[in-house]
Amino acid sequence: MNIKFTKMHGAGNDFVVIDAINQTVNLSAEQIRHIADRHMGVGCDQLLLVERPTRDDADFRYRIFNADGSEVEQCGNGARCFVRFVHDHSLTQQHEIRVETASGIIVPKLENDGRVTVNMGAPRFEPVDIPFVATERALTYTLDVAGKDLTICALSMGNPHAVLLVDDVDTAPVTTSGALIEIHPRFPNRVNAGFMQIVDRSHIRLRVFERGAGETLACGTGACAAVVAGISLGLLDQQVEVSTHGGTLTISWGGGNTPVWLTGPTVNVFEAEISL
Ligand SMILES: N[C@H](CCC[C@H](N)C(=O)O)C(=O)O
Repeated sequence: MNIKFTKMHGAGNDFVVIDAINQTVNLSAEQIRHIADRHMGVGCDQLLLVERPTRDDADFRYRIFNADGSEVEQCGNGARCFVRFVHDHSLTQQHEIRVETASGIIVPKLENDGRVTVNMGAPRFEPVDIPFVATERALTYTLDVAGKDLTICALSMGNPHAVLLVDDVDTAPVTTSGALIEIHPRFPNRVNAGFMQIVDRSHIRLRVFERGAGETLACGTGACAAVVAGISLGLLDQQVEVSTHGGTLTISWGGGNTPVWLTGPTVNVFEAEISL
C-alpha cells in the first residue's frame, strides 16, 4: 500500500498528515508506530487523518493518533496544520471550518496573515470528564509521584492535562516526573503533563511531556490547559503568550464555560509517499 502524506509542524510539534478522502487508508496501530518512528519510518509526534465528516454539522472529520499508535480526542497544533492542509490541497475554500474530532466540534479559522486561530471549546474540570480519580472537583490536587507530593491542576481540553507550576522550565523534571505522571493510576486514560513557568501575567514558558509521544517541542492543548490553569489560579490575564521550545503560541480564555482560543504558526515541510 502506498500512501501520500504531508509532513508539517506547528511550533515544532510535528505531524504526518494524510488525505483519507481521496485515498483509501486503513492503518493499524503498529503501522502508525512505524510511520511515526524517527529512525525506521517518517517520524512525527502525531499522525492526522483527514476524512469526510460523520455528522451534518461538520465540514470535515480529523482523527489524531499519537506516535505510540493510540487514538486521542484532540490536538491543538494539529488542528492548525489540518486547516493549512485542506486549503493547500484544495479540499475546501472556506476560511472558517467546522471540524469533527473525537471530543466534539472545533472551529479553526485561517487568518489573512496565514496564521490559524482555533476555537478549542471550553475547558472541562469535573474529574469524571478529564478523567481523573478524585472525590470532588478542586482547583488543585496533590499527586503522589514516586513518593513525592506534587501539586497539579487537572482539566480536559477534550484530552486530559495535568499542569504543574515550576520556577524554571529548563531545570524542571519534565522527562522523569513527566513520564511518571503520564501513567499515574489516578488518570485512567493516562495524561499529558505540562510544566509551566510564569514569566509575568501575560507570558509563560511551557514544556509538555505528552501522552503517547513523550516531550514535544510544543503542545497546543497543553498550552491551552496551562493558561486556563494559570488564569484559574489568579496568576495570568486573559491573553497569554506561551513560549515553547518550538515557538510561540497565543492563548486566550474569558473564564467559565467560554471557549479557549489558540493561535500559532503552521509549516509545510515536505510531501512524499510511504510504502507499507
Ligand atoms: N498527546 C496528546 C495529543 C496531541 C496533543 C498535542 N500535540 C496538541 O497540539 O494539542 C494526547 O494524547 O492527548
